[in-house]
Amino acid sequence: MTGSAQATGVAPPPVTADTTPAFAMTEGRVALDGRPVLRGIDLRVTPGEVVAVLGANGSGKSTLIRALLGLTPLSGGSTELYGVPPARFRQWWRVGYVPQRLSVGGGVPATVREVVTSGRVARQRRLRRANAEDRAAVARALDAVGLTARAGDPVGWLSGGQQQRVLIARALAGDPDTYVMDEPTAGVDAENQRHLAATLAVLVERGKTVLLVAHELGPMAPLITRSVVLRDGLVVHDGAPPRGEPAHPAHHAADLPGPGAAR
Ligand SMILES: Nc1ncnc2c1ncn2[C@@H]1O[C@H](COP(=O)(O)OP(=O)(O)OP(=O)(O)O)[C@@H](O)[C@H]1O
Repeated sequence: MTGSAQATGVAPPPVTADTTPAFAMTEGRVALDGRPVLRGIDLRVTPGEVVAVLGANGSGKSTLIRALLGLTPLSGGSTELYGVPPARFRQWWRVGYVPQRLSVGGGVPATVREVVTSGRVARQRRLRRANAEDRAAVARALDAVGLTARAGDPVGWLSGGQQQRVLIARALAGDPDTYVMDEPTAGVDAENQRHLAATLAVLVERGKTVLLVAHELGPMAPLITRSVVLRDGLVVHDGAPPRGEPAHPAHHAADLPGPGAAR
């Protein structure tokens, strides 16, 4: 306690980690081709949360993820990454994004290792050759997704599920504070889903924040601390994760309480 705090009897502020929300969207709206896709989303994700975004095909999950990252512009409302609008956000190393599909695969003859190494770029002040620390992080990431043996292969040679694991490794290599994953287990076999869940469990233990879109949580279900269910561009449930593993969470959205009920 400081001298002045002792004098006034006021306790000093506790020394805590950064509690600025990783994401804070207020009344977020997105229109695509003139059609409203997100129709007023309020969402705050605080550090350490493990949030599953659930909902039927076309409910707006990927659009929400992209809007939170500033990849899709809002037509109304506002959104912030660690307290800063995406256009002014500079600390991109803090966010590891796993998109739904590998966009560099077709036509680009990059190897698995090169794609995973690109996950280190946001950590560099300026573009430079990978150093020993980068190489060690890349090796750990490849090992975590079980692709060490394929490191030298062009990514285009890999199956869809393996390419998905390359994208996960790319995010892991950057060692971000927050992981944003759009269906990370789509097309990934059961054993590798368990592997990913174990990797995520370690990250969660270390206080990382996770926001993931999923149709089926599978072995990741026990890690989820909160679920956000979208329907037609609106949040229809925000609170407790589904108990057990429904065959298709979206089908159960109608049974869940309305917006704001649980949080
Ligand atoms: N570029 C685009 N132009 C026009 N409409 C789009 C575009 N991208 C997505 N949409 C529409 O926006 C709606 C939401 O799409 P989005 O991909 O966000 O849904 P989703 O919940 O992630 O679906 P899925 O579970 O199938 O991945 C859909 O009706 C989709 O057709």
